[in-house]
Amino acid sequence: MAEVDHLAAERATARFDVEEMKVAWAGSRHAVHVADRMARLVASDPVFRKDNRTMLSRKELFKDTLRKAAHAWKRIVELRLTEEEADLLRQYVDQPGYVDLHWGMFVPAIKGQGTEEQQHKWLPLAYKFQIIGCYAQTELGHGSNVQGLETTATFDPKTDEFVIHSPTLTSSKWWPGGLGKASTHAVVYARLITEGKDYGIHGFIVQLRSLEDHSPLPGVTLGDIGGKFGSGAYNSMDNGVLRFDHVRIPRDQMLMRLSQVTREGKYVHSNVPKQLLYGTMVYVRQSIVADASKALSRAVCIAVRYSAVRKQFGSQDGGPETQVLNYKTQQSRLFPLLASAYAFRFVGDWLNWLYTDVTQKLEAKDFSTLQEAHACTAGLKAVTTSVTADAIEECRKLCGGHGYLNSSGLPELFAVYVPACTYEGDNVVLLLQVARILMKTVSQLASGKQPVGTMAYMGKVQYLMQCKSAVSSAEDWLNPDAIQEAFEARALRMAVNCAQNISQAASQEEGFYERSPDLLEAAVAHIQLIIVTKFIEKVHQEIPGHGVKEQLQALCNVYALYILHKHLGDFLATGCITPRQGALANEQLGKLYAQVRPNAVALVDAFNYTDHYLGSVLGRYDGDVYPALYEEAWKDPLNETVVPEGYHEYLRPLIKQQQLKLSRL
Ligand SMILES: CCCCC/C=C\C/C=C\C/C=C\C=C\C(=O)SCCNC(=O)CCNC(=O)[C@H](O)C(C)(C)COP(=O)(O)OP(=O)(O)OC[C@H]1O[C@@H](n2cnc3c(N)ncnc32)[C@H](O)[C@@H]1OP(=O)(O)O
Ligand SMILES: Cc1cc2nc3c(=O)[nH]c(=O)nc-3n(C[C@H](O)[C@H](O)[C@H](O)COP(=O)(O)OP(=O)(O)OC[C@H]3O[C@@H](n4cnc5c(N)ncnc54)[C@H](O)[C@@H]3O)c2cc1C
Repeated sequence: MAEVDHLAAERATARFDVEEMKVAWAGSRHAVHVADRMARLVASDPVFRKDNRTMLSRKELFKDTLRKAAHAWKRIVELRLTEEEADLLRQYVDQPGYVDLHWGMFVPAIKGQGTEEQQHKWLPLAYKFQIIGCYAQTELGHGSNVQGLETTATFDPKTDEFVIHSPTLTSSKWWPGGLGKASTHAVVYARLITEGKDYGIHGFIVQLRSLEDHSPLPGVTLGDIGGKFGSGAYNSMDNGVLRFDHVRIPRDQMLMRLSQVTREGKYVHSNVPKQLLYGTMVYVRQSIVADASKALSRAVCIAVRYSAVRKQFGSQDGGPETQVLNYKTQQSRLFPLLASAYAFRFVGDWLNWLYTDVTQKLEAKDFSTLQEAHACTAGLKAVTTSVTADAIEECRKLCGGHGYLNSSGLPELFAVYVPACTYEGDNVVLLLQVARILMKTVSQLASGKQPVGTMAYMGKVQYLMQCKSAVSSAEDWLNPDAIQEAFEARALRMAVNCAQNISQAASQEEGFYERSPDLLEAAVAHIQLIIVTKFIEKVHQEIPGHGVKEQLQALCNVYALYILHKHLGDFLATGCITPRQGALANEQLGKLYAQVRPNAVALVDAFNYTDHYLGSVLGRYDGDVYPALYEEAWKDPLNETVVPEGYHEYLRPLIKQQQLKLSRL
């Protein structure tokens, strides 16, 4: 802990028990304890140093990533860490690398789509890192449209093999993380062709590199796709390109849990929905929602602490300068992001529960909740990542000029985070999936079919289409029922409006196409309703600790009323509230910000991040920002020499030339 605590006065104003809030954030006392231990383990190990990362060349950065991954694995084995501990250790190492894809997609793809026999064969190899795997789905020509992939896997009954081939340039696999330089194997998605018929996309385990010397196997061409956005950042990852020239694999390397090809070449599809092929994406999407709250809370922690330290402008009577956190504008930009971090954390926990529940039902051959899982993972992934990416950039601005320095940690956080809006499904494409399901649900209302799960509110269509908000004072907006009803009515009315407009088009498909911008907004409204609902449900639970429940209640209200204020046009246009009620919501929001203000620093302390993990001189726990900023500047390679390289070549001749010209005058 720091010797001088420049934020001590801030911490003293907190009206709740921070240690108990840590438990509410982490989910349990055990979770706080394990996370704390793993974070400190990483922070105290010099191999995991990351403050010089943005100054490394791509090659150095990649080697550093390999070194950290190998060291992390060594520590995991030496200390006999559990799966939970190992996952946390990797999180705190905080450097994207092939390991993320190995554990995050390759292993889950085999678990989800491999038969028991296949799992028995491949998983032990992957668990011990005897093979390294990646997830090779996206191609140069197609990413969003999975059914449009071109790579082929043609069964050859003569040899009992599949022939994996890239028929065109655009069929080159393009983007898979870990593919470029590290992976020895991949789960490759390709069109299955047998007996002359194309059966669409299926997964295959393909070895890419020799296990002896790492050279590509015959017929395999592969490499890295090149530098990416931002210094350091996601450039630690070897996103790759891969082409196959008639590469042969044994038939039993087709992932055969969902469908099989027999020795004779007969295609057999098990009696399960085809969409289970997308199961790995659903799994990763739910984990991305949990990650959104981590990235957002890091940015918010930096911005809140720095805003409490930073002072600008004096009081009227020449007194001390004002902490920028005291400006109402700073609060109205920052506190909704703080509330969003908590909101995403709780909806992430709920989504994880939903995913586990759906997985158990699938095991029992109950597929009834598959659509719900798809809609929630796709929609929440889209909304939470878009908000988080924008919020990190907003936090940079909230930190003024210093936020633009690499040492603030924010540029790198943004550069690493922003592709989350694209990978695992472009956010627009995913929201349109949600919109399709909304339209389907609206169309079924007339037949009396009762919607279930997160769509259940649509069953109250008669009431929600005509209800009027009863809010008549700012305080009325603190009533969760008032918030819930307004959000339900807005989401339903937007969906019904879309459905009505689509029904006037020549065809459903054309109407959907024409109305897709409105459909996106309807999907966002539905997802925001889910986030608000899950936050309200969380606050209704028993939450121990002095003042913890009250703080969460305030943050829940901030989140909901901020969304209402930001999307006021939706609420007014659908007639869910009046302009006066909108103004009252904004009035209440201002009061809530004042309530959050004395607790702000303690609310970010509850995230329990080490200075190492935050990686920000502005977000330091002790708030001793200025000496750290000053010191950090001198570490830049440009400051290794007082006179810069290039002075004699370019600066001196220029200056001398000008001096000569002047002396001639
Ligand atoms: C803890 C581990 C973490 C590890 C990683 C952590 C963080 C991430 C870090 C770094 C990133 C690393 C990796 C990134 C990897 C990738 O990006 S992998 C590639 C991801 N690619 C995509 O996401 C592609 C997006 N496209 C699609 O998913 C589909 O093409 C799309 C859904 C858009 C369209 O599907 P399609 O089959 O063509 O047609 P329809 O739209 O007509 O749908 C048909 C029906 O299927 C239903 N459905 C669609 N998807 C799903 C699904 N996933 N689950 C269940 N059901 C689905 C759809 O609703 C339709 O249903 P109906 O017929 O209407 O009933
Ligand atoms: C950092 C990173 C890591 C990745 N890792 C992997 C990996 O490990 N494995 C892997 O297989 N892939 C990976 N990908 C690929 C990623 O999954 C795809 O880039 C993603 O699915 C988006 O597909 P796309 O690139 O084809 O975008 P496109 O679909 O070409 O999108 C371009 C634009 O078109 C719009 N658009 C597309 N379709 C529609 C539509 N139907 N309606 C309206 N608008 C539309 C999009 O909104 C977007 O604005 C990674 C990508 C990145 C950036």
